[in-house]
Amino acid sequence: MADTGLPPGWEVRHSNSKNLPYYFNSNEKVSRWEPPSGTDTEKLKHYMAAHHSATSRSGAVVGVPEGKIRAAHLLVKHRDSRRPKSWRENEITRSKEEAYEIIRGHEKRIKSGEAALGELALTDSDCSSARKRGDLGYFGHGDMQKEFEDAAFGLQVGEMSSVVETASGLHLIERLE
Ligand SMILES: O=C(O)CN(Cc1ccccc1)C(=O)c1nc(-c2ccccc2)[nH]c1C(=O)O
Repeated sequence: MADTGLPPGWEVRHSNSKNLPYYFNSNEKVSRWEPPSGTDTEKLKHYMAAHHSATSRSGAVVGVPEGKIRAAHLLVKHRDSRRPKSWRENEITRSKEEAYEIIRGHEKRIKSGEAALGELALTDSDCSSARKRGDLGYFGHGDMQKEFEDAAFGLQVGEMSSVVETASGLHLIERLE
């Protein structure tokens, strides 16, 4: 791990919910927003500049964590989904074929410019991320189901996938960062 300038046992992590870096000590299992005492702040600043982009108003270094992307998705589940229920329906009974019809309809509306993926996700996604317009925050390799990861990392920023199948159901994925 590049030299962060932090005392032994401390590492830099990224909070998706606040889009800010935080400092975590894996031995003591403590985390904090500010670097711990004993940090070489010059080294930390260089590390953060090399591994993150942009800085916020407060001077906190924020941006896309190294090796990660940010994406939103719209999930349409079906009766063979691993967990055939969602905030929208307590028991999802549609067939996979019916789910395909639905998600292809969403794909057409998005491609025609009639609707944005995030707008449709708000009302129609079977994922708990619906309330965040499908935004999943930053994730890296190994965080998501393989088919989902492969599709998402294969996208350019702003691009949308075709229909992707995972054990959770059928997805449309849009890469945001
Ligand atoms: O697959 C399962 O056994 C159950 N899951 C996994 C899950 C359940 C709750 C919260 C997040 C993930 C889902 O079905 C699921 N997968 C997702 C998912 C899949 C790929 C990328 C992002 C989210 N969302 C959900 C959801 O209910 O909200």
